[in-house]
Amino acid sequence: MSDPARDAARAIDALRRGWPVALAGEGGAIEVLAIESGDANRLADFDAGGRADVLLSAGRAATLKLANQADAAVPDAPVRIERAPWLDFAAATALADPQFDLATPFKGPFHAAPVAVPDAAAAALRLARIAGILPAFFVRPYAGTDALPIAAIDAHEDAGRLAIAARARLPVVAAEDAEIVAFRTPEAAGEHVALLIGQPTGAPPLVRLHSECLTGDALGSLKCDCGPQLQAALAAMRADGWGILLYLRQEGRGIGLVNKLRAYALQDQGFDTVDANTRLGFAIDARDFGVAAQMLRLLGQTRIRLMTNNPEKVASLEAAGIAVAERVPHKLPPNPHNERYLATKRDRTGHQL
Ligand SMILES: Nc1nc2c(ncn2[C@@H]2O[C@H](COP(=O)(O)OP(=O)(O)OP(=O)(O)O)[C@@H](O)[C@H]2O)c(=O)[nH]1
Ligand SMILES: [Zn+2]
Repeated sequence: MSDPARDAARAIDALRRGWPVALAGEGGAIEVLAIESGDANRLADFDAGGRADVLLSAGRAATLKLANQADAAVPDAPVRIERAPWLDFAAATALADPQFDLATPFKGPFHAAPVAVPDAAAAALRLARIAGILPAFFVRPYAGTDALPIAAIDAHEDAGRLAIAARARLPVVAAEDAEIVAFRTPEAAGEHVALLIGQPTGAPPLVRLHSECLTGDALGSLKCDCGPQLQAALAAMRADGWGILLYLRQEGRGIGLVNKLRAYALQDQGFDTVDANTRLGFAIDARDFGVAAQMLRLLGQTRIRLMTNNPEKVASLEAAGIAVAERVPHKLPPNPHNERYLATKRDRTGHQL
């Protein structure tokens, strides 16, 4: 018997390794080959006749000014770029990867068209995000009956599958009596962690949802406020006597480390954090805070005080059944490197800074 969530895990792995994946949607199926993990030989195997089209996200297509002929009725629908004889693997890579946008003159003309099975195409982009690769593919119709259903990806992402896997005492600098609790699902790669500070008092705990940021958390990056926010949250919990830090494996607001560093490269070219994500083809924020709600439930804490400046975190937790009794602002002093980033969060993503 196949298990849908594991089938999705296999598809995510396949994309990372440059193997084709078939996806079933409403009224049809498609087969995709990720451009990032492919090469000219794999493309020849996938599509000997040179007929496979290119599939891009709406944001990426709009950046390339290729969206105007696509389906305007569905603004975020993925876009299909019809294959032309000169649209070879190298040309497709230039379509997929924005780092060369300013340097490479585009070939063309390209012809954008609506995709045949939009939900399957959207699912392919979703899988790319989960796999941490660029959301751009070669695509062709698929006639087999073994294509991955979209419900399998939903099952893979279902926070309800999380369970506590291990817990132990973990003395940390901020609190010598802390306890660490690890959570995982049988198939998803990220293992989330909770750090419990102090002892339950019966009052709602002070909670911080911290999304992984390797550069800020471990390397002392000055481009964001993650490192200082993490340390200040632990100190506040200790001072308060009872708190829970949720360390969520949502690097780069859910697009993964490599894609975040691509966004940083675009920021080096002058784009802000919002436009960089869009140029890459991702949502501005791809995180699902239902994961955090499930972790809190498993810890028996459904009423909390939340340290955040992000109203979306409050709304998502409330929607997932966690009562946020209080929002506690969590603002740290800016530095010259993250001033613009913080201003963008305030002006473009609704952060209360
Ligand atoms: N894609 C992308 N992710 C970033 C960037 N800078 C920081 N991140 C990630 O953003 C996440 C931190 O979230 P923030 O948006 O800074 O803050 P927040 O968590 O939404 O809001 P607060 O609770 O108020 O701090 C971490 O996963 C970081 O890796 C960036 O420029 N691009
Ligand atoms: Zn950061």
